[in-house]
Amino acid sequence: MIDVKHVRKSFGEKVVLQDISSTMQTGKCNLIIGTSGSGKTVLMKIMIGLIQPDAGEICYDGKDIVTMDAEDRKQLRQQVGMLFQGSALFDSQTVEENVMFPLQMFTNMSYKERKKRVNEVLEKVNLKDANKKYPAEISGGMMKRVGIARAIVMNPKYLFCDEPNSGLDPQTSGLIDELVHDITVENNITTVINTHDMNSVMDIGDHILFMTEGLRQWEGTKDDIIFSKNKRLNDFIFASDFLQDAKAKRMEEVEEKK
Ligand SMILES: Nc1ncnc2c1ncn2[C@@H]1O[C@H](COP(=O)(O)OP(=O)(O)OP(=O)(O)O)[C@@H](O)[C@H]1O
Repeated sequence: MIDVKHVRKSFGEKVVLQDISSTMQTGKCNLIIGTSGSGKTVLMKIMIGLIQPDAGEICYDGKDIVTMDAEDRKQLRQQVGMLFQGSALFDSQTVEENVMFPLQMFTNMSYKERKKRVNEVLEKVNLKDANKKYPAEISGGMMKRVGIARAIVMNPKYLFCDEPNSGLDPQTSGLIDELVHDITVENNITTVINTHDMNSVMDIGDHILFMTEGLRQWEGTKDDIIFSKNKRLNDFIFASDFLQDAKAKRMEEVEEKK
């Protein structure tokens, strides 16, 4: 669990986060959504410890990363997996070498042990036969899978994904969402996802934080979202007639389940 408590951040005169509090839940996909410039990326960077907030706490299962000393931060970082936008793979390294990288950096595992672990995670992301391929030889969806494999190879307790579906077609996006959700549930990880993808919100939004102008506007689940009376949330999520229809359909489905 990651507890975000009263976080504030300004850059010069510009107030970017105004007293944000939220709890990122264990074993769930916690989605951060909001208009462009609402502060989602800054909040995620503060959570990871890349930006220092002006005020507030980020408690990883009770331990505040903001006030933690460098050694404890280093230890904590090893429990954090990150999937970057665009996957951020090393072009000159094979899939296997890319995934092995964190093990080489942070563990004393032998080559045989590392190779075994890499094969395990590549199998988990359905990329069994791609070990020797280079990033240029695989599709965008496969690159995301390699990025996910690298993010989970150290068995993290916390997983951060920055716009995991950017640049992917809807079908591939759905498969990536399903994979991240399965990994989260199976390993009981706290997963935080920054996204603009409304399909992800409706498919894997176990917990959703909606932000506008650095403020928490709304919080809830993918089922709560369709019944919410929050006008800003409704305008943001159900911006088109198509999505309005989808909302009506989902409302019926949820009512039937009750
Ligand atoms: N290092 C920085 N220095 C100054 N201003 C910054 C810095 N980083 C972010 N900002 C500002 O903070 C605001 C929030 O930016 P942020 O990137 O968090 O938005 P976002 O919600 O992630 O947007 P998007 O959905 O477009 O990625 C923006 O106005 C941005 O210009």
